[in-house]
Amino acid sequence: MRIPIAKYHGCGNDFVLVRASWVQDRDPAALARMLCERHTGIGADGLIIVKENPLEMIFYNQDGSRAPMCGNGIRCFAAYCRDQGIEQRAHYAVQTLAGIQQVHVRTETPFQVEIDMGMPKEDRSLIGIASPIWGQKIPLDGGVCVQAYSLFMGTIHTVVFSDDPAGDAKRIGASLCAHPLYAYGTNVNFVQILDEETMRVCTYERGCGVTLACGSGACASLVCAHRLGKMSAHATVCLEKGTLDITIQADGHVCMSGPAVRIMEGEMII
Ligand SMILES: N[C@@H](CCC[C@H](N)C(=O)O)C(=O)O
Repeated sequence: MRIPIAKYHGCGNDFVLVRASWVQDRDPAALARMLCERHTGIGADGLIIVKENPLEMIFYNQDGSRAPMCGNGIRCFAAYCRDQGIEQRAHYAVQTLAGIQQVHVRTETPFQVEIDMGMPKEDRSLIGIASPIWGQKIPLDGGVCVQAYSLFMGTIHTVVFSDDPAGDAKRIGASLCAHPLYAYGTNVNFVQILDEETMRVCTYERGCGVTLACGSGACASLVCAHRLGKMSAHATVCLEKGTLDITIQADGHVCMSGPAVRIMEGEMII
């Protein structure tokens, strides 16, 4: 059996994309684990299933868990839809588990797209926490204690300010991601503020581990830093393989603009 697939990345966050018609009655979680495996599969942080009429992005992490939204993923979804002739308009809507997202293609070559990521949310039921976590000190293994801020920005995010985001993501990302305070786990963003319009973010992702970039995490990081008066409402977020331009609009919507790059197209032999 051969399945047509494509691989894209957004600032180093990489995805395998497949049309929903090829998934049919296969278990999508098992397919995600198989395709995303870096030695015996294609290798990716997540699997994106592209559904048409209406357009829908169905997202699975590398470990087969489902996530409601993926900021870098939806830019890759938009690039795939353009490359495959599925959608050529500059503005359109995409259904996700986190609701309808608005896509605005800015430039075709290089492919740059803006996503209206909607409003950040504080509902405890969405974040999977019993009481608000906003500046709370959370003790972790090894006597480490972090000050954490949690919110829902398309998916569950926690922000920790750090002088060594890459090192902290490796050292303590996993234990905070799986901390019992979070019923569904949390993505953890380690944020270093460089100036009031520039920040560096390294993310330990739920269902995947440390990734080179996390789009919704970059948005959550700016929301948090802005609310705390540390950053302005607009920032360049520096990630391992690129930058994202993020703006918190006057109506509270968070808009993320950035690249999506096609790496390959081919067939996966199953
Ligand atoms: N990399 C993504 C987020 C992917 C989902 C996340 N791991 C989760 O389980 O919530 C992004 O760019 O937003």
